[in-house]
Amino acid sequence: MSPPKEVDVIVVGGGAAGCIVAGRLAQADPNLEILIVEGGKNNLNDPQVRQPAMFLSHLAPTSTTAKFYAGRHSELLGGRSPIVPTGNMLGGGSSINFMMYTRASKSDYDDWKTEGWSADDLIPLLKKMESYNLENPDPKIHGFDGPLAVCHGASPAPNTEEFLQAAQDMGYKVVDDIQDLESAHAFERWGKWINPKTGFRSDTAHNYVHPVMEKNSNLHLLCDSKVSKVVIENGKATGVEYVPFSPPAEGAPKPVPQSVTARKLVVVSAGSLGSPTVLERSGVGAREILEKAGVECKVDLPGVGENYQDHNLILPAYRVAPETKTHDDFLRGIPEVHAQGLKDLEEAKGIYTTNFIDAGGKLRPSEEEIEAMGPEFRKFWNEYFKDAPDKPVMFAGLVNAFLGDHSLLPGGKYVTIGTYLEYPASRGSIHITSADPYVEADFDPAYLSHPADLGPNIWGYKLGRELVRRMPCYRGEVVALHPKFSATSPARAVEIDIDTSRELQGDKGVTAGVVVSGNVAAQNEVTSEPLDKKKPIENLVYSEEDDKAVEQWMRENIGTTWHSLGTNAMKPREEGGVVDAKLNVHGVENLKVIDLSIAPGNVGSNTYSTALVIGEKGAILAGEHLGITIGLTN
Ligand SMILES: Cc1cc2nc3c(=O)[nH]c(=O)nc-3n(C[C@H](O)[C@H](O)[C@H](O)COP(=O)(O)OP(=O)(O)OC[C@H]3O[C@@H](n4cnc5c(N)ncnc54)[C@H](O)[C@@H]3O)c2cc1C
Repeated sequence: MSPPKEVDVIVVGGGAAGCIVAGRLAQADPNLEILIVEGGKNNLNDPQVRQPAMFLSHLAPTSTTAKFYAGRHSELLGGRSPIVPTGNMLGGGSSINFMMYTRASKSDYDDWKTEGWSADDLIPLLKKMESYNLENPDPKIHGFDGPLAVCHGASPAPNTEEFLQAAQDMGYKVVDDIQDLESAHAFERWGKWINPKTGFRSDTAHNYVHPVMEKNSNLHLLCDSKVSKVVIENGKATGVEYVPFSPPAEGAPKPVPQSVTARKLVVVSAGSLGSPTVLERSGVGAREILEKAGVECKVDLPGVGENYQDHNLILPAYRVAPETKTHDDFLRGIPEVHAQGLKDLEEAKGIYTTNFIDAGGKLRPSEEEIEAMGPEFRKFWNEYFKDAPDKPVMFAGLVNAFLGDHSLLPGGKYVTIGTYLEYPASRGSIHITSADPYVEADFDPAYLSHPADLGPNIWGYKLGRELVRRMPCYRGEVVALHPKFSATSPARAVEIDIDTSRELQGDKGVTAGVVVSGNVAAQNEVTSEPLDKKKPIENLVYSEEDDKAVEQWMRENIGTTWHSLGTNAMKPREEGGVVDAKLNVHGVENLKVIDLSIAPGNVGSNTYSTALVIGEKGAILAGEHLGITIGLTN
């Protein structure tokens, strides 16, 4: 069915936040005609979306459900151009994310210093959106009747307890809930945005849009369509223009943009990398950038596309004992594992119903650790963290598999310890270079561009190693995926021990322990000693040379946590802001931005819950604009 040519509200981008806004408005007033224009395809009943364990498939290089934004080449990153994937289908990031249930710290929202957006203002909405199914919930901060269910998924893998014990052995606490908006220094059994009744992912399209579309006829959906611009006439948004998502074949004529009129409101929800480029192509942004791109400047708003923030992630891999229950065989595509998993899924259990990230922590460094991070971080610590005890510096979590291409590694079992920096000091940007919606933007993620960010990332790597070395299932590092330490360094990465190698070889005679590194001969020589599992574990001691090796590796490997935010900051116009407290774009009527791009500052957590709370708050604000009341409860 072709989309209507005129509606009351157009939502540009049906992502995590956009689906909430459209769904809540359509439900609140069945007479309101709403159209979602989404760049990617529909996600309705798509098994790749519904089945949690399929989450990695979205990041395969051939995936069309993610859009891969290429960042600028950077010498600070070992001459790499970092790639930042975002959701590119209905549901946006909520259809493809890792489903880790994580919440910001209270002070994160309070730091936004915007009326109506303090933590106390937002807690009712954090409750409204969720149906919490974890242990010992505190009803003051958790909700039980929201559209998005939270649970542990398939019961946590046994080595989760080994990981948590290792954390305790290192002096950290393990508690029931570090998503209480206050905890910043403890580990927990991680929750997931997964529905325990169905075993399915809690994405926003299946929980806010599809059920409303089934009942109401006022919510319309146009997929595979890229909004080229918002039409702005006499200072008012009056509609949008869009083109097919995929560019025309080489030599084929450019498509003629189609238009739809919005009688009352245009909401831009195209995400932190999409929304600023939509605004700039519409003539809203820094005059100089727009003129250079050949776009008439309608509102000179230099904050658009600035203030880009992410978290910095590393994912080093470790070997574990062959009998350890990991998801490696699932990721290798072993048919029996999948057949059993699909059978179990019918009863909402089993390997398909988890993201195999079962435990993790939010952590603050000790005095000694801060000292080791260098003077730049010390300064940042004093200014930003010292008086904010609810702000963690680092996330550290256990992923129960190798998170890469298994065909590149020998058989066996692996775990990955992910660590990410919660509040990098670096700031990047994204801007258009052309009015043509098919021309990629100039994107600078600027990772490690601030010197304060290196020290804590190195701390994170070392911390991850200490945790995993204390797990009884630990059997060595995948040396090729760790820093290139000197072969004689006591802190060097250690390849699989000979006993485990023999165990893995079994009767198949395959080589289980392959060393791929710059100094193969030396590595073989020093790594053939078995790991002594009875010896108490002492922390590794790193020399200056070792630290240089870690720094080099960090530069060559650090990447996105897929947590882009901040590019249309909610701040006063004179402070570089793009939207006001009601999410209205400064200088344009009937135009709001409602997605994670409005976050003026970072959050100490994975970002889905913040995108969701912005969606819930945005729905209320859009309702106010339209004269509709949307409450704080379901
Ligand atoms: C791979 C990955 C893993 C993640 N893992 C986690 C996790 O485990 N836990 C967690 O808390 N967070 C996670 N996140 C982050 C979280 O999903 C995002 O922060 C959240 O989705 C952002 O929501 P948003 O509404 O701002 O934008 P998005 O959800 O990105 O939605 C933007 C939508 O706009 C569409 N769009 C863009 N441009 C246009 C255009 N011009 N025209 C039409 N449509 C357009 C896109 O296709 C998309 O559907 C992850 C994200 C990714 C990508």
